[in-house]
Order: sequence, then C-alpha cells, then structure tokens
Amino acid sequence: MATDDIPAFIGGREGEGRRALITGLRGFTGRYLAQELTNAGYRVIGTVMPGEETGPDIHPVDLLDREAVQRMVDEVQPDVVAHLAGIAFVAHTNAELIYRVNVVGTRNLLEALANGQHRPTSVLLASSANIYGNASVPVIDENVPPAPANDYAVSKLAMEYMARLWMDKLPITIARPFNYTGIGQAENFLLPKIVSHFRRNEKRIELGNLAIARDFSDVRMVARAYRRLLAVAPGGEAFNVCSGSSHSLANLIDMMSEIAGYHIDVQVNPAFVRANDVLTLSGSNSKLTAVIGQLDPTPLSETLRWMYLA
Ligand SMILES: Nc1nc2c(ncn2[C@@H]2O[C@H](COP(=O)(O)OP(=O)(O)O[C@H]3O[C@H](CO)[C@@H](O)[C@H](O)[C@@H]3O)[C@@H](O)[C@H]2O)c(=O)[nH]1
Repeated sequence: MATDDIPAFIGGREGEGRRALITGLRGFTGRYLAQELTNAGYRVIGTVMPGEETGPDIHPVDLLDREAVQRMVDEVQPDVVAHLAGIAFVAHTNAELIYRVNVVGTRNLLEALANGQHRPTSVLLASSANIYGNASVPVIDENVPPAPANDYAVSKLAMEYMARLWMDKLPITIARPFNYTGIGQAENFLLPKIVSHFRRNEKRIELGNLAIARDFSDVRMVARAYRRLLAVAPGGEAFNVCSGSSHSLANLIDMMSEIAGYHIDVQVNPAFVRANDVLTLSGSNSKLTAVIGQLDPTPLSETLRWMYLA
C-alpha cells in the first residue's frame, strides 16, 4: 500500500463513543487489545471467567453458559466485538474442553449477538495459523487449504466453519494469528519458557521438538492489527496475522544467548515432544496489510529483549 493510501484511522480515535466487547479480557492478548482500543477512544467492556476478579465494565461469564452469554450481550450491546476467549495452548490435554470452549463457546456468543437488539459493526474471531497444519508451501497465504494436525487446530477450523453459518447475520472477520509473544504470556509457551530460563540464569533447558520454526510477532503488533481489522475489515474474510519472517528454534536460542550474554545447554525431554506437531509456520501478511496498512513489525530480538528485561 502506498503511503498516501494509509487508512485514515491510523493514529486516529475511531472508537470515540463506541463500545468494544473483548471476551477473555484478562487473557494475554485481551490486556493488550484493551489498551489499544482504549487509546483509540473505545469504551472497553470485557468478559472474564466467573471467579476471576471483576470491576467496572467487566462481566464474569462462562461462554458455555448460553443464557448468561445472552444476558451479557443484551446488557453490553457492543458496537464491535473481539472474541479472544478460548483455549490457546495447542498441547492442552483435555480435548473435550478444547472443542467445547473453542466451538460451542463461540457459537453461544455468535447466537447471542445475532439475537441482540443492537448489531455490532464488526465481530473478530481469533482462529489460528495452526489450522494450516504442515503445509507443503514455504510461505502460507489464506488460499492454502487447511490441514489441521491436532485437536486444537481442528477446533479452530471447526469454529471458522461454524462462524460461516452466521455470516449472513453478522459482519464476522476471522483472524488467523501465527505465533506471537510478549510480557505476560504463560510460560508453557515456547518463547516465555526460553526467556524465563535465561532470566533465571539457568545453564540448561529441556525442550520438546527442536526441528520447528515459527513466524513470531510482538503481541502489541497483533493488538494493533486487531484494532484496525475491527475498524475496516469487510466481514466474511479470513486474514493471516503475522510478521512475514520465520525463525528456527536454534535461531531463537542464539538470539536469546546474545541478549543474555551466555550460552545455554539444550536437551530434549520427551515429555515436551508433541505427537501431532506442526513443524514450520511461516506466513504471508499481504492480504492483511492491503486492508489495514503496514504494521511495522517489531524485530523479534527487540521483543525478546523487552521480555528479558521486564
Ligand atoms: N510450548 C513448548 N513448545 C515447545 C517446546 N519445545 C519445543 N516446542 C515446540 O515449539 C513450537 C511452538 O510451541 P508453542 O509456543 O506452544 O506454540 P504453538 O504450538 O505454535 O501455538 C501457538 O501459536 C498458534 C498459532 O501458530 C496459536 O494458535 C496458539 O494459541 C499458540 O499461541 C511447537 O512446535 C512446539 O512443539 C517446549 O518446551 N514448550
């Protein structure tokens, strides 16, 4: 996109006077997106799981409780919705819960929104690049056929297909984020685990499959992308959300060694090796940037330094 074509909302206050609902407000991404949307002028209203700490504009609601979801939606009457609540850890061991939360939970939300008096102008669903599985092309764009290789990926693809049934009633955008990281991500994910080992000055780390590569973004870039998608995405489309550059695990360890100033001994612990792993995920963000403008991805080494020094 040429510079003079940059969408007007960039740096703007497009959320002024509008209500944004974030499901999973206190999750890793939810906290960053809340900040991003607040900065753009939205009044941010969020859901948390019952039992979590509440506050003004925070609704404790289990997305599996259909009636509670309807009550929440009727009360909030959101102008835009970012649905982030769900199971995000690919190696989660409870397959039944993965499907219930990611598919049925999403369905409950869409049904409530479609039933509501006030129709949102945009509903963003967080799917996953994991749906592409072990694709045979080096760089994955949105035309690559999905080939999910594990329950998590199947649940996200099922969510996408289910969402299509609601697209005549709601302006739904599917985001397919590739990997991303930042301060606050749980340590069962690869990068926070590596960073925390270096922060603790440990000389040895046990990992699972070492032959992997991922396209990592900074969570703040992902929040920016989601905000812009909420403002301009046409509805009915899926977008990869990624930086466009991929790193092998060896490369990630080298980067962290350089930041921390020492080498770490990497050993394989079979307990961390996944049976149905996706080995390489490297994405094209051309479709995304054509719609929302350039994202100026933060170099991964800067994101890692930010996490290391936190
Ligand atoms: N977590 C973890 N992963 C390891 C380890 N050792 C090797 N890996 C490998 O490192 C890769 C990245 O693992 P995660 O950080 O757990 O992320 P993911 O499985 O790629 O899933 C993330 O990205 C998806 C989008 O591509 C997201 O949809 C998902 O929610 C999550 O954020 C996987 O291939 C995993 O097998 C380890 O000790 N821990």
